[in-house]
Amino acid sequence: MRVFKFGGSSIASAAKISNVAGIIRRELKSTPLVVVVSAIGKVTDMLAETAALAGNGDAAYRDKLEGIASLHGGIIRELFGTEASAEETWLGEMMAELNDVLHGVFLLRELSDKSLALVLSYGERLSCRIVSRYMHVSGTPAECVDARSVIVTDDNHCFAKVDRLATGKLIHERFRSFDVLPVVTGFIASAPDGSVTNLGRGGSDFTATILGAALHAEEVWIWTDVDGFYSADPKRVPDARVIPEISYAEAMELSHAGAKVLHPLAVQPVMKAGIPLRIKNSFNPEKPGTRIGIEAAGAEALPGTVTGLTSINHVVLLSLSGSGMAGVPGTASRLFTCLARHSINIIFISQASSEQSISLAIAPGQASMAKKVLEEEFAREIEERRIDPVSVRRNLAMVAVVGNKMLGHPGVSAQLFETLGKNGVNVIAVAQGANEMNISLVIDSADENKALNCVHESFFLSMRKVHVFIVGTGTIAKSLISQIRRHRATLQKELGLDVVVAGLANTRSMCIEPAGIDLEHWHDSLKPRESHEGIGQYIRLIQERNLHNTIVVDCTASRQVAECYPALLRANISVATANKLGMAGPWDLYRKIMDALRSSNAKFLYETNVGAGLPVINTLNDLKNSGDKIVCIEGVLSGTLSFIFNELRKGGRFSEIVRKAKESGYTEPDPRDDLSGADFARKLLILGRELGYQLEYADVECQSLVPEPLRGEMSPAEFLDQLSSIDDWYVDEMASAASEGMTIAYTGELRDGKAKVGLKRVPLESPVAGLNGSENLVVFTTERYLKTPLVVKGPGAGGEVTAGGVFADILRIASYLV
Ligand SMILES: NC(=O)c1ccc[n+]([C@@H]2O[C@H](COP(=O)([O-])OP(=O)(O)OC[C@H]3O[C@@H](n4cnc5c(N)ncnc54)[C@H](O)[C@@H]3O)[C@@H](O)[C@H]2O)c1
Ligand SMILES: N[C@@H](CCO)C(=O)O
Ligand code: NA
Repeated sequence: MRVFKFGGSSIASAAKISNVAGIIRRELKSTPLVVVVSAIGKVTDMLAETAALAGNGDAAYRDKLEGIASLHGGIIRELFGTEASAEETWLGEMMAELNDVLHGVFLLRELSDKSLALVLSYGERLSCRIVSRYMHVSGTPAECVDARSVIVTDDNHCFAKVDRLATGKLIHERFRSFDVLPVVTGFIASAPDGSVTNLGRGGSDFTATILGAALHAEEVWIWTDVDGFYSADPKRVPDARVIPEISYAEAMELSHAGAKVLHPLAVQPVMKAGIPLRIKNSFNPEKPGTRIGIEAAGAEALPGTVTGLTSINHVVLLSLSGSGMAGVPGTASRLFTCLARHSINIIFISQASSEQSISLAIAPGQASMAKKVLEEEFAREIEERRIDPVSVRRNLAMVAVVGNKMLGHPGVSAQLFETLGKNGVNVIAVAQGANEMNISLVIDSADENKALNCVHESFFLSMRKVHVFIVGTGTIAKSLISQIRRHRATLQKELGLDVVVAGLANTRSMCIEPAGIDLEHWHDSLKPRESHEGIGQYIRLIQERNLHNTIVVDCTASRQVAECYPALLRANISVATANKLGMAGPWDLYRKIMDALRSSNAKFLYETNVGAGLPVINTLNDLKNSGDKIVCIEGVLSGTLSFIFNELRKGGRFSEIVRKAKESGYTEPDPRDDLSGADFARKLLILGRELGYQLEYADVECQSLVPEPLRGEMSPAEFLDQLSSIDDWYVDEMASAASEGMTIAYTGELRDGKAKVGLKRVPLESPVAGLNGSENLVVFTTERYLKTPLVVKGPGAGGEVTAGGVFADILRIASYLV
């Protein structure tokens, strides 16, 4: 025999009741059933509101009552069709009776618990009769059983305590044998004087488990509108999944903090009797649901030590602190007694061993009252300054990590705090009981979703996510997007890492999609931006989204974007950038970035700022960090300038080569940034700063190849059109150098904190003269690499190699985050 309980959502309409009837009929084929029903969805709330209006002497209760009558009337007509009239007559009688009760309340302007319990009882009495009659007329003989005849309680009418012994006996007698399907009212019971009581919030679950325990049912199934206990609230954690099996204790821990699937009180009767409970979805009955039993059986349970996460969205933290608390027994006792006296429920408690402070989380609605009564209680101590005024901290949430197997398992809290820390979630208070089944944290409300998602991913999922927000949709960004698109599945499979491109923006348009932009058609998702805020709007939205494991990837050449780095880092958002205007920006910006980075848990990587995808910055830092001393860094660090002279050597014309460099994606958005030497100079500036020199851009000696007349305001296209005027000069210059066995190249050098870039004649056999395409050449002369310098050489510009370098930086950040 099984006990089934259907919640209000499962019977909220005629169609839903008929669906439930189908479930019952199907299950009856394999085992006898006792069915418990709640009131029809929302009816209990409607009854409570009606009663409150009547109690306030507000005649509007009649309209509310009318609403309740017509809700049930509609369902009856739909379910019973031509045979509805008998049921309608009965409904009319019930409503008249209820109206009398409410009229009395209205006249007296007094709503006692006793009257309220009576009013509320109509919800289950109505639904029970409707469901049982419907079963009956549709071919399954059934009868309505009023639980008041079998469940007896004390006279605490709205939250009555069950007399288990007497109730057990009555249930046995009533259900010793039955040949028609019993449909029992949930929630209600009777007091010793015969008046109606109810079992409090979630009471119908309790009715079902009391029946199940007394009747030694094989299982008790709670039918609801979700697939079972989720590993976290699916509304907040999209990746949450149904937990197949959990223990009674875990179910109680999970239901305490917010998981509203089951009332914790309801677990007790079946736990004592060792009867499994199952949570099932009446709208998805094929799903196995969650089985709650003595031990979560290994095979089916999710791997790992943590079973589930819960949160309470709004709590307030009260703290009682003061130097006069330590070693004074009785302070805690007075604190708790005082709160209990005022019926203030404590959700969370924490006291550190210094005994200087006790923190409590309570519901926000009780905070002012709690502060007031505690300050009265400790008035003398506060006056004598042994205890401080009670501090109240609002806008907080409580998150709890729950699991049987956390007991004696080192590393769970380490993993929890590490994940939160890397995501910049500040933990305000912590509590863990010695049963080690629950670690509860109080955090800022704004961080709740982020915390739940990163902790959930860390404990439950083999696949970890990073959310990438790209700025810029030009050459580098395009290559990067296509590299991520092509390589994503491999990363998922081989690293368990999901690189989700959650945002894209350029100067005019943007798109934010936390679940991931479709990278095949990313163009289509871009929508025009409200321009007045510039890129600031995008950055602000990224911060507001507050997703876990967020990385902003800068593929622009924009100063405005670079100026956002400090704020991003302070918000614990990591940055990977190809844009040099941060690290080579004014010293003040550079300082701000470095300061923000030091106080941040986020990462900031910029390998492509020098030599594009070539390992220049990482190499330099490896040398430096391992104690080598850099003597000199020299070579060619401009892909564009390298390309120009490599092509000139083959006999090309200057202006055409520049055009080709631009088409190949080597140049900066404005090629004059390359020809002026500025881009090269910035790279030496960055390397100099890496070595600890306080350099400004103006400190780099820089020779410009942009002809004087072409330095003013003009578009890159106009510039290119006018550039041919200097082609002949380069032809002559190359020829003159060649006649001496030399060639010309644009090179740079950083030595003793001095940097310079410019044109140079070099022997034809020198390595610089042997470069091809956009190749860069970086020569590190160090104490260790003195006779034979360390050389890094390879293509130093272009979409694919640069995007590859940016992608590698993203993956470095990801491997830190997850
Ligand atoms: N091209 C290379 O080989 C190479 C190599 C290393 C580093 N980089 C760096 O990569 C960056 C991008 O280069 P690219 O060749 O892709 O340039 P690009 O001109 O093709 O693309 C720049 C993109 O940035 C966007 N943008 C500019 N200002 C913006 C702003 N304020 N807000 C939002 N978007 C803005 C533009 O709309 C455009 O989509 C540059 O900083 C460059 O120095 C380039
Ligand atoms: N424009 C740059 C790109 C690489 O930073 C270059 O030509 O080197
Ligand atoms: Na590099």
